[in-house]
Amino acid sequence: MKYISTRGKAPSLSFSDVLLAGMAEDGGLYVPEQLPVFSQAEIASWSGLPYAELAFKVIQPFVEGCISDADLKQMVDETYAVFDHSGVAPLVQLEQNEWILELFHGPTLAFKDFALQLLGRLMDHVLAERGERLVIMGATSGDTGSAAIEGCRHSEHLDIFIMHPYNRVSEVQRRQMTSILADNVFNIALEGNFDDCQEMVKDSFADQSFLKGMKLGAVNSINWARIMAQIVYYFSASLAVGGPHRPVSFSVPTGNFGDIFAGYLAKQMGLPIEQLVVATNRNDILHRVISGNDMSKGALEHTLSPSMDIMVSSNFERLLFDVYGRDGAAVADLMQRFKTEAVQLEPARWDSVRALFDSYAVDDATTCEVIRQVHAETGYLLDPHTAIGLKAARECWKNRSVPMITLATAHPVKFPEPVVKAGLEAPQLPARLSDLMEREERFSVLPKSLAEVHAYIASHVHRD
Ligand SMILES: Cc1ncc(COP(=O)(O)O)c(C=O)c1O
Ligand SMILES: N[C@@H](CCOP(=O)(O)O)C(=O)O
Repeated sequence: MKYISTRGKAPSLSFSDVLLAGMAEDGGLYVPEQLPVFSQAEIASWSGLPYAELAFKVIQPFVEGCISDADLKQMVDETYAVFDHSGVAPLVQLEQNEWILELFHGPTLAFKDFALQLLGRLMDHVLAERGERLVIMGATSGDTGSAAIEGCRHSEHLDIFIMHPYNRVSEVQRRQMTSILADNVFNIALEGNFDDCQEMVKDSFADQSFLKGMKLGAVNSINWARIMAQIVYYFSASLAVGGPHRPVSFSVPTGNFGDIFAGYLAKQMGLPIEQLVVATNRNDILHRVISGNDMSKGALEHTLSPSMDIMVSSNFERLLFDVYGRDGAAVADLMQRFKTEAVQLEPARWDSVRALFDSYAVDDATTCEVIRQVHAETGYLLDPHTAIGLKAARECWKNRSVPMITLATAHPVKFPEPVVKAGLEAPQLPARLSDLMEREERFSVLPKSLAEVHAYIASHVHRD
């Protein structure tokens, strides 16, 4: 399979090259030239497969020609064997036709593990084959960072530099990252917000001279492999509630638009999905663009769902590429203008977007109220991001005979503040993290300066 850039000017690449390249050299994001489409009969035949086997079926067409079936099988088996739940991505029923898809049973307790524990293995495999090293730069609002560090910390082929916004992630999230003291792991607390971190990563791809000949790679969802691995759980959830014979709907707490974009792709690949609901916190640009064609940034606010404190949602560009008929020049123009001004989509393109997605924005007080109410009614404890997803699901759900599945993107233990604000007791850390609060931490606080971040990386990176 070949991959092309959303801005139309970079060369098309193989899966392995896209995996290591991270971003396209024209500033765009890679997408498959053509998506694999599965028949209903084929999807139905996967019913009852263990998660790792299903992952193999869904991922194999994307990596064909680059990763052998035997290697892929081994990597997916190893990836999902470290999850704490035998079902890997279990469903919990709250009400009739209302489900929670628990995506937090991986090593770092957030949905990011589904892709990042595989991504680390895939990168290591390709780098070992090629005898190359890679320098990873990542931006995190708290969850990508720890999952990426966990996925890469044992690699002999890469150094990983993760930037988080200083004092804007939860203490559990920060400690999950900064207490990993491996030689190839570097944590930077940036004096800025998540968008600043993400912009620095993207700008670094445009000019890699600070690395003096070494190559830069990505662990954020700008890397296609992230999205690819996240498609799988849409299939597993659908099959678990009677799909593909029965359509299902999904509500997805959204920030960088990666997770919901994976759901959109699952639909394009043949999975019957009735509704895709985009759920945001007060940083609601995605809700504003879907509901009112208002793609304007506004100030980024710190909320009780910090992982979604994102205004520049990287993967929306991948969607725009499709709704603009895969016209790279039009997308490049739109994204260029969006850097400095509020933009509107052409009316017909906006119609396509709102035909594909419903959306809803939730504030902090409502988030806490949903956590409190659901716990009182069912005994189930939601994390704040999931609470936003559930609230949006309930507001946007059009046909109650179609199951609505809300993605539970993180374990509530990562975010005690909203749980306590909801009048509940903060949950206990699970056994594998029970000593987290006593562990030694290591991180560097840096100003919001690309030159200083580059100088830090250049002076810490391991060269051959
Ligand atoms: C817990 C949690 N929920 C939801 C999201 C949003 O996911 P996405 O960025 O893929 O939209 C993130 C991170 O972005 C997250 O960490
Ligand atoms: N919420 C994320 C932000 C980065 O998103 P990504 O999916 O592009 O890696 C985080 O927790 O870091």
